[in-house]
Amino acid sequence: MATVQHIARVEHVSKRFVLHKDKSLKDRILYFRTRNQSKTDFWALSDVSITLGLGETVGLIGHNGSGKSTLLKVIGGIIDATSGRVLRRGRVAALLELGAGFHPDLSGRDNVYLNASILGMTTEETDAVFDDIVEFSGIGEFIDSQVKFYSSGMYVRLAFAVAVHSDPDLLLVDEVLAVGDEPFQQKCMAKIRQFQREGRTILLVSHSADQVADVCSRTVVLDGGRIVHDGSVGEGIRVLREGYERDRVAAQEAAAAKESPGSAYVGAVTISEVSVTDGSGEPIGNDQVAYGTDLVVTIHAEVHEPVDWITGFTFESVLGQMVYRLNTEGLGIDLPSAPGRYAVEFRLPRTNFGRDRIIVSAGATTLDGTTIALLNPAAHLDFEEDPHGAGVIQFAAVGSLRDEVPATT
Ligand SMILES: Nc1ncnc2c1ncn2[C@@H]1O[C@H](COP(=O)(O)OP(=O)(O)OP(=O)(O)O)[C@@H](O)[C@H]1O
Repeated sequence: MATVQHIARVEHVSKRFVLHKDKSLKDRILYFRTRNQSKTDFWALSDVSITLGLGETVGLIGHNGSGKSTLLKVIGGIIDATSGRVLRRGRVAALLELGAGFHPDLSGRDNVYLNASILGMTTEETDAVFDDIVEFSGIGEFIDSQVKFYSSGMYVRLAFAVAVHSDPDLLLVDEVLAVGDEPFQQKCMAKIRQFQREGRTILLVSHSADQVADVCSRTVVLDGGRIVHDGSVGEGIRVLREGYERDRVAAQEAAAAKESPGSAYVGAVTISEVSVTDGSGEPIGNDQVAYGTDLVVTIHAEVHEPVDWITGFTFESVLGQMVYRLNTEGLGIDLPSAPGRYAVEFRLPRTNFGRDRIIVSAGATTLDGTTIALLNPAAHLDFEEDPHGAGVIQFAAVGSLRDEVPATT
């Protein structure tokens, strides 16, 4: 007999939802005999194929609405695919959205038995692990309260506890873990690691790149219901971040294009380039920036028609978190309003960013803050890894050890 190499196989799965949209008031009045809703098809998954090998931990990542939960539900057999098929082997435990599978009017105790039976456990099997479930969940005496009085964290604790005690061959975990508090999350991660050692298969949806990098051996990236990456974790996170960056730029451009008092000046200034050099004028290019390097950010701009303007730059992480922002107004520099080409220089002595990529963008605004020019992304900088610590900044940290003098009584 051939050895079983996979625990689940998803073959060309597509999932369609039918969206019912309310018609406008005008349509309702004009066509009052017809129904108030129009229907449109929405494909949450399109031609998705993946194989989950035995013992793999796969991170399923993607933007909000990219289809992750839908794929988990299809694999877990909770919903059917519109086309394609899913082949499963062994026992599957799915930890999906909050409270799924729990009956609000039943006590925690009754829900454990109900949930466990849905996961394929007999009453005897549940009896045998019931105390472990309660202990793992930390629910304590609340086990006999109706779950409708539970906090969202308590729901997740109990659901996770049941799922991991149901002896699953495949564990499907949706974002729910993020709901629990930190000690519980650590407990869950320890359990996931134990499952890995036991050779079980895990499919984990997470919005935390760190969590995925930490536990997964492979990532699948979904974008608009399609797989855009299936392979290494590092590459998957890069693909995901590129997508975030694309969306962020589009959102910024849309916001900049909105009407405002200064919008008549849009285009009065253009930013052609942002150069970044070290303190001695050497371009940084693709080199890694060492701790303590002086940076000079120069915005090259052209004023086409008279305008009072401000220019500046922003450093952002690849996930769009603003790390640092500086502009001429903050430094008390008045820019000439006359047409001409200008190079505006910002000197940043002894920079100390932690390891990671920083995206540099630059903009110009009128004095009332209306964006009239934007260059995004303008450049990127890669900072050398902190050899001692970790984080978005680094320090020239040192440590020492001394003997504690025992207190004398
Ligand atoms: N029952 C449903 N009926 C209609 N549309 C649905 C249904 N379930 C999901 N969708 C839509 O399908 C798309 C994918 O949803 P899904 O929940 O799978 O995304 P997700 O990647 O898990 O998102 P998130 O990161 O926000 O949890 C979304 O646009 C969602 O609105």
